[in-house]
Amino acid sequence: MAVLTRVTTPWRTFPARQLVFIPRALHKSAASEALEIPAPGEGAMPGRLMAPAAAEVRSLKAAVKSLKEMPGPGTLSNLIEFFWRDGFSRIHEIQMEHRQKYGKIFKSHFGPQLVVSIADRDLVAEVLRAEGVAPQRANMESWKEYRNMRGRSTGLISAEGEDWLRMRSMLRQLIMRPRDVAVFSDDVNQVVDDLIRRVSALRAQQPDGATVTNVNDLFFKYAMEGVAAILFECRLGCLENDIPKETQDYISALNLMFSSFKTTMYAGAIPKWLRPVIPKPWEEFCHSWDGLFRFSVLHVDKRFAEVASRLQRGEEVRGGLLTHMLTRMEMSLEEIYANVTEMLLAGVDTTSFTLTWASYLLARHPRIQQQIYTEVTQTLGPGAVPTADDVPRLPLIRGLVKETLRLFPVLPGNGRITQDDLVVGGYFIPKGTQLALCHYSTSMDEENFANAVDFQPDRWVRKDSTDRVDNFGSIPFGYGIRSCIGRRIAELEMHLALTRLIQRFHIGASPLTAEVKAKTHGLLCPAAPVHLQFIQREN
Ligand code: HEM
Repeated sequence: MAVLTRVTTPWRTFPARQLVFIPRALHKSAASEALEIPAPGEGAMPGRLMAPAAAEVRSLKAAVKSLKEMPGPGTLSNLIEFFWRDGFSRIHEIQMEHRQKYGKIFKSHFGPQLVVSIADRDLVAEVLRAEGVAPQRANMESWKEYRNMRGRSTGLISAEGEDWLRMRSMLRQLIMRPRDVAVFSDDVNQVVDDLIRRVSALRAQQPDGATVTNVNDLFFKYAMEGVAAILFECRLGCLENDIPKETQDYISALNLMFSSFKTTMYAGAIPKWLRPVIPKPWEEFCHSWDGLFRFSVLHVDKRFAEVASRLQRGEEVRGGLLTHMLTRMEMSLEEIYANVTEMLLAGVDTTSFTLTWASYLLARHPRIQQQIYTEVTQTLGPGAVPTADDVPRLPLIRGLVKETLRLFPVLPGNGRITQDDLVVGGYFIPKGTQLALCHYSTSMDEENFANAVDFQPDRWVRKDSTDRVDNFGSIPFGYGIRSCIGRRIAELEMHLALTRLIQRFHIGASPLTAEVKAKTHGLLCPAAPVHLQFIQREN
């Protein structure tokens, strides 16, 4: 098990629910310490653009155009596009169409909600670099309402303001840099061992002895096992033949959240007074959250009891992320429940879809797969098990993940609610406006990526130390202080799994799978199951 923390001090025995957060004064300096400004790729960032001062904004107002003048689809055509023509499953394509039709900045109305979409790399960069200390992504009222109703706390995804900043500054110290998560290498590698065993077992069940059907199911289980090994410091058995009941219940809750994505999205949109008439969306929303929280509480409490009993016996406690959170007591127990629940929710489908797309792309591009295989074998030597320390020496494996996320960014768009008046692209955008950052369209823009539709992992490989491959056109993990906190965990899981799969198997296209298109279902996912062949290599 990875050791992030060691505690020997006798510990007060708190009944699980009485562990309390001891608040620290949140000074401005603490807030600025909490800022982390990673580059979109990995290099350093050029200077940060500041939002114009209020007086400046007022004088600019006269010169700049107003929102009224901004182009965009009419309310009716937008409603038809989304509700009649199922636009929710084509959000990525609609981004491209609207970019073509209305330009790099345009507005849309979803009922009373105005959304300003930004589909240009430089404007996206401008907005994100101008962010304050606690950016807001979207209206999280329905998430907060559920939490209030059940007496639960918010976690990183749903929290705002000082609560968010405090939890973020604590968690970022633990998992934001590649070297922070390198300690989890062995834990993740044990999960990769199980993944390889599972692939071997599944292919053996098929008549051709090579095909694995619906690889996303396999990668879903791998991603869940991997992220839980890090978050809960225990194994769940997702990759076993018989999945334990509590894990199966959790998967059902997650599936409900995912399969009823549209209904749960309406849960937030439907006014409360309409709930007695249309109860299903809100009921399903609460039901899936109940399942997700139940699972986290079970695992957190289990670890809590283990830690408490060791400390009572005067024994040293060593542990990873959860032990660290439990023993440092910088968060209340409810905040720990909420954070692991939200991290688990954010960390499974995202990683599994990316692994599915990466394998699919490798199968469709055997020449590129061969280049990557050559890099892996020449760098590591035959049969060596890679660790986090090897990853910097495998630029094509890193390029594979970046290129997969450019072509299939799991979050095709992201959001921000402006916290100041801004001028973007010549338009005045008042504070409180919902922005949609169109990452899919910027990553498919020829100006940002030559031959944008082509799969070229080597476009991310630095030719020499002065070469920069950072590009705001593709920021699949977001950018800045509210970017993905799990990025390094996800990368570790994906780099280690892909390297080992490529070492062991040639991934081939299956006659069962033709071209698979993407659809948006909250996340950008395959529109049909992906079946692939895993042909054993002769090492
Ligand atoms: C391929 C894998 C993943 C992708 C592409 C991805 C992408 C993203 C993106 C785009 C955001 C929003 C960032 C922003 O608003 O600027 C985000 C937020 C977040 N992600 Fe990930 N993610 C991935 C995996 C993970 C994993 C493995 C975890 C947890 C272990 C995780 C936890 C979170 C959390 C908690 C947030 C909210 C952060 C905050 O608001 O402070 N993600 N992710």
